[in-house]
Amino acid sequence: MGRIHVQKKNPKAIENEEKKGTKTKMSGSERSAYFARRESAKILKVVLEGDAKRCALASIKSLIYKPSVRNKKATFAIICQTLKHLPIIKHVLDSSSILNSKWKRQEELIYIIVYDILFGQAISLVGDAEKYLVRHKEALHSSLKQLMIQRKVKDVKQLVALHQVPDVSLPRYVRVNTLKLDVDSALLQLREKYSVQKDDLLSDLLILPPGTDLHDHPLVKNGSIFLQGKASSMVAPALSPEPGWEVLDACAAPGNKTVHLAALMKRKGRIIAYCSYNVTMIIDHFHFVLLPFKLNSSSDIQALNEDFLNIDPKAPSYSKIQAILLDPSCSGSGTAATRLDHLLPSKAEGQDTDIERLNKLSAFQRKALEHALLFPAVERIVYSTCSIHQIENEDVIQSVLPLAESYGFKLANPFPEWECRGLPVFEGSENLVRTDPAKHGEGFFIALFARKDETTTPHNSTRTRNLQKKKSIVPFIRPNLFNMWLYGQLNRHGCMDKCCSGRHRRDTTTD
Ligand SMILES: C[S@@+](CC[C@H](N)C(=O)[O-])C[C@H]1O[C@@H](n2cnc3c(N)ncnc32)[C@H](O)[C@@H]1O
Repeated sequence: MGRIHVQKKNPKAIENEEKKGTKTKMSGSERSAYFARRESAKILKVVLEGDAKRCALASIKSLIYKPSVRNKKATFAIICQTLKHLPIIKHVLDSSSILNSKWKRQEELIYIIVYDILFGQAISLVGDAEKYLVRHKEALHSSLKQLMIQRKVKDVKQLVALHQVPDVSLPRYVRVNTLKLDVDSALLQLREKYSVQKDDLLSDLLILPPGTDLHDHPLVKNGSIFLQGKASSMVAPALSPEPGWEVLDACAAPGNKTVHLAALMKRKGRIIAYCSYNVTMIIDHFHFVLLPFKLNSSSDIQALNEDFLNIDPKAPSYSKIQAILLDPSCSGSGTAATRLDHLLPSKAEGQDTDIERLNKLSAFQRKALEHALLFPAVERIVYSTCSIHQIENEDVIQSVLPLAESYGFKLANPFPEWECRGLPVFEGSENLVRTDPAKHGEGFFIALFARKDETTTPHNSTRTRNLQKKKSIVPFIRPNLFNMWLYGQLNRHGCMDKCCSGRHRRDTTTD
């Protein structure tokens, strides 16, 4: 490759050309491309600002699937592609020095357009920003070529591969809300348009091809099916409360698992659901999800805006609680990929392990689990997280186990046929269930404590019984992560040892 010249135009001339350009009339496709880019830029701004502060207000997916976003499909594609190429785009923009302060104020829109010019189809590029960047096309391409020389790659494909993020093209799972619709009817209706299979572990779960967009499907809109992953759909069945039981959902908001519990209990019994989060949006959603089920005479779901840790387990109103689902706040590291967090700059740089936060979460999780053990009549407790970190999972269980055993609880095995088990950090950890983000879409952790003679699993599918004898249980998380953990390269915070290197210590209370 020869020398590359970056041609720069006189800024005044550029400004004049730009003013002339804005007056042109747009065609239909140009208009929709123009608005899609601006709609995407607004979302990208929220995403990048949240990521920079390590304090996202909402996930990328939830921002895209807001009702106010008109062209969800296009917005989704634009944002994903721009984020995937963002390190390259930023580099090219920096080295070409074409942005003045005016354009820097619209940097998200600029990133989107530069993506289109360098890697996309570069069509329908109307609008001031588009025209400005098209005029600097050569400079942008020159900077890209320079970067390829520096990085010693032959083509753009190789350059992009250097910044590659994992592909998360996993199946789309839907959970049938059996309170509204039976599974076979849901299957029939969905099969009119999609290829659908039943899941072989969970009887109310259906599997559709990756990327199936059901957000606007009537069954989703009327609450007959939920877009819920397999791992999160395993939590309520792990508890398997029986119809007629009294059940406590300790950290229930936004209420997805509460509704699942009600379905498994066939509307018979009582569920008390706690939500402590003082954010109106979450509480509204919580009540919205539960509303259709609250006033049923045969079942009773009470949704209370109260801190689970403040309730007295010995109070007479809790004397008959037989099962507790404890799904406390966690780092969410296991669902980062489904939320598309892996595309964020902070994740690409590998800076996402905030040890102080993990320590605090772990301390809260342990406290909540100890509190759950105090309910006098409780027979089963499920503890679950959507975290991949040992400190929020096996470590919490291990530290609480002696207390649990002193109350007559044992660790039970909710899904014996499931291959991904807890990390082998203590005896009995093979009863713990993990799901692998790469394989199952989400990294969940489930532990079931059972009192009395609950040695058999409450959730016992036909497949479970057949496989129970055959399968050896392997402690398993994603093979590369598991091997790193095994050979000491990964510590209990889930990061490389050199990243922690003694700087971050767990709370002494959990050691
Ligand atoms: C992982 S989310 C639960 C998700 C929920 N189980 C579902 O499936 O929809 C954890 C929830 O626990 C709530 N939470 C945190 N601390 C709590 C406490 N002390 N008491 C009750 N809820 C709490 C948080 O506000 C958050 O909504």
